[in-house]
Amino acid sequence: MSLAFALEKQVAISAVLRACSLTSAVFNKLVKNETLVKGDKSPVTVADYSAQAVINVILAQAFPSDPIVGEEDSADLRNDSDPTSATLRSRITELANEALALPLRDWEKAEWGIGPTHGQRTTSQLLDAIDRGNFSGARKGRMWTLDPIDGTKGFLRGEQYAVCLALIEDSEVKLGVMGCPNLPLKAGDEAGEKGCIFVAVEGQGSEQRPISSLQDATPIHIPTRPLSELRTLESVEAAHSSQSTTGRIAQALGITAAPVRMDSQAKYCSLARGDGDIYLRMPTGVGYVEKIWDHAGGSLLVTEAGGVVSDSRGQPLDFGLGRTLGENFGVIASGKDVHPSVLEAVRKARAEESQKL
Ligand SMILES: Nc1ncnc2c1ncn2[C@@H]1O[C@H](COP(=O)(O)O)[C@@H](OP(=O)(O)O)[C@H]1O
Ligand SMILES: [Mg+2]
Ligand SMILES: [Mg+2]
Ligand SMILES: [Mg+2]
Repeated sequence: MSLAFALEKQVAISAVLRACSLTSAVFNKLVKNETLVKGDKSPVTVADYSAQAVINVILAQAFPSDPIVGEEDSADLRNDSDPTSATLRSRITELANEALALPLRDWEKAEWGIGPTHGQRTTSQLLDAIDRGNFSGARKGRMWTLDPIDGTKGFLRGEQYAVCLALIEDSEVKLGVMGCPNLPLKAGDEAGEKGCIFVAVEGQGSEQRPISSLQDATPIHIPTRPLSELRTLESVEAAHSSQSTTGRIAQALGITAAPVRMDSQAKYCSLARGDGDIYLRMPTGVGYVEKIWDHAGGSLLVTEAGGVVSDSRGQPLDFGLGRTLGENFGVIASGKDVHPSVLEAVRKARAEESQKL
């Protein structure tokens, strides 16, 4: 008898790996006019669009009736009067076709829409594939959520980013696959091999595999450490999480080590394998709402590695509200044993901040 979600896991790993080979290749060749600024002022590159196209083509072929909540859409690419838009479209077509046509690994199946035997997809088919990600989310039923490049700012700096795909059923995350092409296999080993993929299935645990050697799956667990040795993990971008609040929380916990700053869900991956202990993401107070694709896979990876993920009030993240997590109360993730102390430190930090107002 095969384990639950065995096929979904294989397809998701294939899709994420193909997207990772695309994003790694693009980074070195990215030229200035290949980045757009979205309506919310955040950047998006040809790599984000083509990675979403590749993953959605594969999901549509393997699971044709599954809806997808994806970060990107093709609206900005369909402007026929804008020459930049035409350049981006042809680059995306080229990149996505290249990644889809890569040779099949021994466990991959041509019926997932991949491998050299499939014809080239047209620009129109690929833009439509990007827009398969337009599902609005739902409390009931099965859906995928995709962040083709989480941490686009990290990607542009040549630092951390993650290709993140998760399967949700009835608001619960069942499977998470995250590809981190720039993450060292061993924490801090900048000179050593980089490129990891992290996989979690509900009830089956979390694992890390080198992108270069996929058969070598290592189960990962959050270690238990004394409070005095804990390190916090947070965003590089101060606009994404209040560094003054996270500083107060760390202080209330008695943590003296500087925070480990890293872009993307690589923070959840680092926490799950013990390279950092407490992921703090505190609202900056500008009315931003968190998106489900920024947390679905990472949160399952942490819980399956023995941790707890909640908002800053201790409430579980709700993946059934639609494309967002609703009103933003931040995210707190850590090992089970320290989580109550972290919530207490959050209350203390908040009380101090309200006194200061
Ligand atoms: N004001 C804000 N507060 C919190 N998160 C924000 C934000 N503006 C953008 N983000 C999200 O932060 C993500 C990156 O997270 P991190 O800071 O942990 O690297 C972005 O993902 P993308 O890079 O996929 O757009 C984006 O969705
Ligand atoms: Mg983005
Ligand atoms: Mg993101
Ligand atoms: Mg993104």
